Amino acid sequence: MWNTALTIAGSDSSGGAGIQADLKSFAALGVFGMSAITAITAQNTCGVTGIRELDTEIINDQIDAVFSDIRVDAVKIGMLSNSEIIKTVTAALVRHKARNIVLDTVMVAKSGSQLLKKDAIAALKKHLIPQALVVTPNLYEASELVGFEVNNQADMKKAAAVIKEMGAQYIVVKGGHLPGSACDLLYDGNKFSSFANERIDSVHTHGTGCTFSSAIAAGLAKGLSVEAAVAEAKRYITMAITHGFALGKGIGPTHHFYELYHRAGLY
Ligand SMILES: Nc1ncnc2c1ncn2[C@@H]1O[C@H](COP(=O)(O)OP(=O)(O)OP(=O)(O)O)[C@@H](O)[C@H]1O
Ligand SMILES: Cc1ncc(COP(=O)(O)O)c(N)n1
Repeated sequence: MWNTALTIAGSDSSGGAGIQADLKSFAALGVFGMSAITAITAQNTCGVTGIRELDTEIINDQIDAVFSDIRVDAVKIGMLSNSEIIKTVTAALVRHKARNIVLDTVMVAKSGSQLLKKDAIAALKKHLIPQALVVTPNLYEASELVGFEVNNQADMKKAAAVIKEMGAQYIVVKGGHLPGSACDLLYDGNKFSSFANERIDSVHTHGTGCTFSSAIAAGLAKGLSVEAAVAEAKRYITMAITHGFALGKGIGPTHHFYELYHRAGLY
């Protein structure tokens, strides 16, 4: 019996981030992956050269097609691009009583391109964050959501508390962009837990946020608690960055090293 996860996100033609990274992570972690594409990006390791948002009707139809036929154990949400897409996705997930929603608040690609319109942040806060079991902002995204700078552990705690007030059940503020160890903070409304690993000195980090959040969704799909799913995702992203590689001329992708994970006993 397969556990399943649905990713609702943008397509990355170079395969390092977005839908492609999500499906690779699901497969590596032993979960059957499905997708609803929100936007198509022309993208490679050097940057994004084009974006086409899909119309909300076909986005809605993809989600309906999956839920009307298949049990969905977890949902990962990535690039949403605009507020109409946010509202459509939220309505569909509410209608289908979706469980285990992991919201990666994708705003700007590592290469600098805007993947969510600035005026859509309000819709994210109002509509989708209240539906999320887990929200996974990086430092920049946390700042944009809460309206103050998030630059250290104390700010991360304050931001997590504010995002909790927006209605999410768990918040993981990712410290991947802080100096020192790569330390993420999980907040459940009562206590903070930290998940830290030594910083890996690599430029090949295209798709780290996508990989991490889809690994959390995979863990939830398999029935893990949020704490256990975040711990497994942290091990997964650390290995995926350790084995990230120089594909193309720019920022190479994380590596979904199935065999290695298998031998390490992760699934
Ligand atoms: N150099 C690194 N070494 C070890 N772990 C890292 C490194 N960079 C990021 N991470 C970890 O990777 C995960 C994703 O964090 P990151 O802050 O890169 O997300 P992100 O900025 O949303 O990613 P993206 O830019 O792909 O959307 C977190 O668990 C973070 O701690
Ligand atoms: C379709 C899509 N979704 C998400 C990201 C973020 O990933 P990164 O910040 O590593 O570029 C991306 N580049 N493209």
